[in-house]
Amino acid sequence: MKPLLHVEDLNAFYGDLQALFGVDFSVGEGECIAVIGSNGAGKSTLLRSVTGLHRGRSAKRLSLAGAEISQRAASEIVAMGMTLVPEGRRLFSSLTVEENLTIGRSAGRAGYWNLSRIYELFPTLLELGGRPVTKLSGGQQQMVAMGRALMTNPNLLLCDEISLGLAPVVVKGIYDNFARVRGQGTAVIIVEQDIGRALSVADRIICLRKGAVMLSGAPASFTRNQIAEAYFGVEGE
Ligand SMILES: Nc1ncnc2c1ncn2[C@@H]1O[C@H](COP(=O)(O)OP(=O)(O)OP(=O)(O)O)[C@@H](O)[C@H]1O
Repeated sequence: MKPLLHVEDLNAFYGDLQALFGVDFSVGEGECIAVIGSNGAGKSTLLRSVTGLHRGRSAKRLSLAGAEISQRAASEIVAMGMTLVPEGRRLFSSLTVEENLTIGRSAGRAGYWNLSRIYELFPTLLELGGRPVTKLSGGQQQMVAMGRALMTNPNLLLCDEISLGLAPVVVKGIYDNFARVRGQGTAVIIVEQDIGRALSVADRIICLRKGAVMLSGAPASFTRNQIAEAYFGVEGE
């Protein structure tokens, strides 16, 4: 079966600085991949590169559902079924909750997710629809960011550190919702600082260090030491 996302020999640059080195990986339909790695390892650059937001990159192959996307604009890639929930949420601060959510519709993709299903997924947002997003808590804003991405009805949803700075109970709530998102057949790539959480939700993990893939495979196929060594470059305890 063809992978949904296929990435071959991806290199990314910020001017003279190379941030990704020959990254290869693929994501199958409905799969959940966790990308782990320390600060500066290249996780955000990887997500931004495949979604067309970071243009300083080259790849031998970058394809979504069999179609080459390396020359496509970020908005076209969303319309083709791959959407990023960016680090720091990046909501439209002058707009209300509902207006932010509705923006996801502009991708023009039909599917399971619509406003009422987003409110069903995040009931807290229902009463807040008319509020400016700036008046929401961090956790509520994260729900809006996820909701906006889901409104594009992606086949592949990418989430960049969605738990950063949120209370554990809020993070748990957001992760519980992944089950329902995945239940619609959506594949997911998460970047997660909490390695334990990453290992518990992912079918496969990819560990980056200094912009290169150090380890990739099913979480159960690695020992803690192997993961620690890939992550930090030294053996764990
Ligand atoms: N806008 C930028 N300009 C120049 N260098 C950048 C820029 N963004 C990232 N970098 C560099 O690229 C490398 C990878 O950064 P990236 O943000 O992708 O890592 P990360 O694994 O997502 O880290 P974090 O966990 O801190 O978000 C780092 O060396 C970083 O300093």
